[in-house]
Amino acid sequence: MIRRKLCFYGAGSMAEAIVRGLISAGLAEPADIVMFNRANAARLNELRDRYSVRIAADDKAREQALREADVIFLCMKPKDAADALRRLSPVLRDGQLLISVIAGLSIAAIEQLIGRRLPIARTMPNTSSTIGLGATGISFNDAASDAQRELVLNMFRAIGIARVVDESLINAVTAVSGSGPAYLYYMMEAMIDTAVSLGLAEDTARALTVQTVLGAARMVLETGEEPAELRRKVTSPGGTTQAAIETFERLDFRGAVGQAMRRAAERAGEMGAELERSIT
Ligand SMILES: NC(=O)C1=CN([C@@H]2O[C@H](COP(=O)(O)OP(=O)(O)OC[C@H]3O[C@@H](n4cnc5c(N)ncnc54)[C@H](OP(=O)(O)O)[C@@H]3O)[C@@H](O)[C@H]2O)C=CC1
Ligand SMILES: O=C(O)[C@@H]1CCC=N1
Repeated sequence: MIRRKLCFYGAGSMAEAIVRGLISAGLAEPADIVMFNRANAARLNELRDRYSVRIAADDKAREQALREADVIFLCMKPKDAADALRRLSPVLRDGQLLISVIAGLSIAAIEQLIGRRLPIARTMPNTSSTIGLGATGISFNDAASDAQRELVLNMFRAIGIARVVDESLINAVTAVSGSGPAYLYYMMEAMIDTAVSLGLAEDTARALTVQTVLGAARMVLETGEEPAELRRKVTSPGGTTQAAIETFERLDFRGAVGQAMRRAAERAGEMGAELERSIT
């Protein structure tokens, strides 16, 4: 258990995933967590009722939550970050640790927006953190102490796996694990739709698809075998899997995945550049 005061500036999907993950892992007490958003009171009440966390519903309470926090999680959309961080600037105090989950926003841009040097962790988590199966990339600025680095790693390791990467690689992490759950949900949507069109009942199509994805991921983890080797074991020569994989190859599925992931990484860079232009 870490007895630190955690403030979530932004209370959307990613903030909820981290909060739920930290509480379920027993790493944080709901009473040590305060969350706020810009205007959506119904959403805040829902979060309070669901997790017993504290909420800050007006400007005075938001300012107090920020002042009292040991750790401030920056959880707003990139388009809202410049305005939100400028507002943060006058209430920050030495020793506070900032953890950003904002795609594209560089550490240098955060430092410029808050107008001072504080310990910062730029992270790229994913929504599977909700169930303790997140995958997070993290970079720190030089102001982060060893103890602060350890604290950040402990928090993200409590809700999944975490790897420290050079900041130049955070956009690559975004393309792999930040956006990655959506690629797999997309694949699952296509598999379920096709299964139904092949005649299976919707609930059977869904159950078989979900278990197949879960089983495949666990096979890679638990056998330690490479995905290519596990694929080979499923593919009987001249059989059904070979027919399917040949169809994927003809349609350049690998190329499509590559292009999509490169585009995601590039988009993270563009969002960062757009943000930087809006600062200067
Ligand atoms: N969703 C994901 O899978 C992932 C998201 N991220 C990053 O996480 C960040 C948040 O994404 P996500 O949770 O999906 O977004 P959401 O839209 O779900 O949540 C954004 C939150 O920010 C709040 N907000 C915006 N501006 C302000 C402000 N000035 N003051 C207070 N609160 C504010 C919003 O409040 P209100 O509703 O009142 O406007 C809302 O609660 C993004 O930067 C994204 O890049 C990173 C990894 C994965
Ligand atoms: O789509 C986005 O921009 C965010 C960042 C990674 C996942 N969701």
